[in-house]
Amino acid sequence: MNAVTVHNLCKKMNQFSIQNVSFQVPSGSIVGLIGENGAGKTSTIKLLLNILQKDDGNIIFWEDPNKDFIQVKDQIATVFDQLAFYDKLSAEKINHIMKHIYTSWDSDYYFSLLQQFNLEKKQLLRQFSKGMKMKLNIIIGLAHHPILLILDEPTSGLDPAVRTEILDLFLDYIQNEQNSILFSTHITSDLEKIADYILFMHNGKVLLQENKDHLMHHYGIARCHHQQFTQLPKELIFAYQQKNDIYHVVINDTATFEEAFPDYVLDNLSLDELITISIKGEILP
Ligand SMILES: Nc1ncnc2c1ncn2[C@@H]1O[C@H](COP(=O)(O)OP(=O)(O)OP(=O)(O)O)[C@@H](O)[C@H]1O
Repeated sequence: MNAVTVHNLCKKMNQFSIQNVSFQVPSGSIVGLIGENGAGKTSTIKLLLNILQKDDGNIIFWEDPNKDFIQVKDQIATVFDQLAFYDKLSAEKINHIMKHIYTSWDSDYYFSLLQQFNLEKKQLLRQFSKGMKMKLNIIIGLAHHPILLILDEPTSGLDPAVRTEILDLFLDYIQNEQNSILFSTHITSDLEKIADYILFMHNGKVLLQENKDHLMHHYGIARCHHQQFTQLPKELIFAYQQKNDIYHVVINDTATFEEAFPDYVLDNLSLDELITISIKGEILP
């Protein structure tokens, strides 16, 4: 079952466009959305959430094409990087507001999460640090028991300890194998830790959606000189970048590569290098 199925999503926005974007968020999984600044990650999220109107394509939730966003929105929590509450409120006051908004709002769960994350319910939001605000943002998202969590850069600007707490919360959340998460981030190490799938966007298009373990085990980076590079079959190359005399080549089938080219230097893939080589270099069709 897919929590979200996106097929050929298109949106023209002045100079920029989302072009035939297709991907899935399988139930029980974490999908990490990566790509450079301006790749179209936030725009894609806004299209999913009906904040932006699509020009074309399909967005299907829980494989039911008859359900539009209005019918599923209570089952979805969205978290952007800003808290949408007046800063003279406390977490306790937010509970009063939210229980009138969501019939499924669970005050007990909300207060237990506040306690788990050491957030003081009577403290005013303006006295919260950035990390505390983001934790609260995510807790507010979770307290009505959504089955899909969509987050735009939830861990940006947070210290490693807070990030780890949030990533652990995400892992707990998907334990029931029905809940799902789609989140965009520039912190690829977070995705290397917890993502099940990587969705890589560039210039408004999806370059790659792949199981993370498959990427980590079957993709790699070969380093070679021009003459060696010319011997590589195109079907083994995802992208390459030439820097000085060295070609840095993203290989998409390391087992076949190592068998055919045992003398070449082959490093493990890092998501940062995948992004850099693809964006600064050439992507093969
Ligand atoms: N409302 C809008 N109208 C027109 N263009 C927009 C609008 N919102 C964003 N854009 C443009 O769309 C492009 C993609 O922006 P978007 O915010 O989706 O990228 P992103 O991948 O989330 O980037 P970042 O990592 O910097 O947050 C940018 O060129 C941006 O200027």
